[in-house]
Amino acid sequence: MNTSQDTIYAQAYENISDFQFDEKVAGVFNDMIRRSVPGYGQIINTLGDFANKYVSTDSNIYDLGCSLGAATLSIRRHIDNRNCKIIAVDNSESMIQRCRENLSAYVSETPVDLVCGDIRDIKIENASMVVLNFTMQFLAPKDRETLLSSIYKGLKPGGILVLSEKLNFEDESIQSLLVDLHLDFKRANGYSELEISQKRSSLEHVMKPDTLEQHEARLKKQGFKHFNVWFQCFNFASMVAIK
Ligand SMILES: C[S@@+](CC[C@H](N)C(=O)[O-])C[C@H]1O[C@@H](n2cnc3c(N)ncnc32)[C@H](O)[C@@H]1O
Ligand SMILES: O=C(O)C(=O)C[C@]1(C(=O)O)C=C[C@@H](O)C=C1
Repeated sequence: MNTSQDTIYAQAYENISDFQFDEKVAGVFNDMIRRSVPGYGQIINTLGDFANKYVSTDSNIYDLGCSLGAATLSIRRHIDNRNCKIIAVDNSESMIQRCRENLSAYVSETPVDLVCGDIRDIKIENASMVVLNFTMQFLAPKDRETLLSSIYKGLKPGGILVLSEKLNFEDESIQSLLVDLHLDFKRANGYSELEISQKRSSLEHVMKPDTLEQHEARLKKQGFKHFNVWFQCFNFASMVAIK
């Protein structure tokens, strides 16, 4: 997968525009997300292990907000001989193009339907696994419940949703501690103060994290029987919900 270095916010801009998953971001996204999200690599690898345990024969797997296809690739490596299909969706043309190239670099018997479209318009059906890996935080808060309701309806009994998100914390001391630790993580990965602060401004109106309590309440309201965080590092977590 492409590893061009993310220097998007390295120069000083007079006006910071809202963050978009455009051509520029898609070109450096693999580097950007690995240097920005603590635990990203482990989460991607573990999605394959979840798939191995939960994907049933003749079912569908959905990767919603697939970006360059990292989650799809990890899952696909673990589900041979199950006659499944992966539906990978993203509304960024640039991401989808690169994703197509990344997928074609590996041979697999599991077909992938690569859809350039809005995840809010996708019908989920016959699903044994749905992945939202750092995608839901970019939806307007009012649309999150509707999306989860459609995922819940489309999951087979016993099916799994893996939901990874940046988190907010109501306790202000915890919020500032975990945000500081995340900023240190970014510094340790070579981002300058300028890059960090310009990216924060660009994400401000675009990415709206929820608290863990909001996630749990919303998932339980849809009917998910089982819920837990399976991974957390600082203010980033990955949750599982089982129907
Ligand atoms: C942080 S990235 C996801 C990373 C990816 N899941 C991974 O594991 O590498 C968020 C992705 O969601 C996509 N996205 C955001 N809102 C979307 C929407 N409403 N419909 C489809 N894709 C969306 C963006 O284009 C972007 O590629
Ligand atoms: O919070 C940040 O600083 C981030 O950069 C996080 C985050 C994410 O969680 O998706 C935001 C945008 C990019 O997709 C990569 C990482």
